[in-house]
Amino acid sequence: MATDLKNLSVFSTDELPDVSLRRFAILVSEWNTEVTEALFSGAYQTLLQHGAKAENIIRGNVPGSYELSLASQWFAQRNDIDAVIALGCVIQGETKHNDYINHAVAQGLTNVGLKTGKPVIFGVLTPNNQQQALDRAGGKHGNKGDEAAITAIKMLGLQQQVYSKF
Ligand SMILES: Nc1c(NC[C@H](O)[C@H](O)[C@H](O)CO)[nH]c(=O)[nH]c1=O
Ligand SMILES: CC(=O)[C@@H](O)COP(=O)(O)O
Repeated sequence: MATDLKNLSVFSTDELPDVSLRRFAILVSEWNTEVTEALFSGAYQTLLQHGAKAENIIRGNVPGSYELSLASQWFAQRNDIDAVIALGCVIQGETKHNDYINHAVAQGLTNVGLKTGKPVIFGVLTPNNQQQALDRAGGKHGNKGDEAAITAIKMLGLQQQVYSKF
């Protein structure tokens, strides 16, 4: 199963960059808060464990995952933010509403990253049911919040490499 092939919740920390001076925004959807709070905790603690400072991490709450794109743009456009981590959980319902949200937020977050040139990390779970969500928010499949934090750190390292002088 694809899930078994790649799980960033297990990762090497050998080559992570120094992020002690980097500033992060973590945006959290208020839908499915049992899941999104677990994602936030994972992302926040992972940032701290890998050198980020608590005073350099700002949290913002959004009504739902669909609002993550605009909120991410607001934060990413700030000069005092280096990376944005967007966390949400969109559980499939009876209609196709989840599909529209998921596609909108995935494209929206991508657009913000491309527009601002800053890492905007897609930390939105798109499960079929609550159990699949819990499994990926600190359960048997790890914590996508941890993975989102590591991804942000890695992207800042790559950005530094790209823009540093040879
Ligand atoms: N059903 C879920 C939603 N729905 C709300 C939307 O995200 C949005 O806030 C609304 O359509 C108004 O613009 N959001 C989630 O994050 N998770 C869901 O399961
Ligand atoms: C995934 C959602 O948007 C949630 O409101 C459930 O949607 P549905 O109306 O398809 O059951």
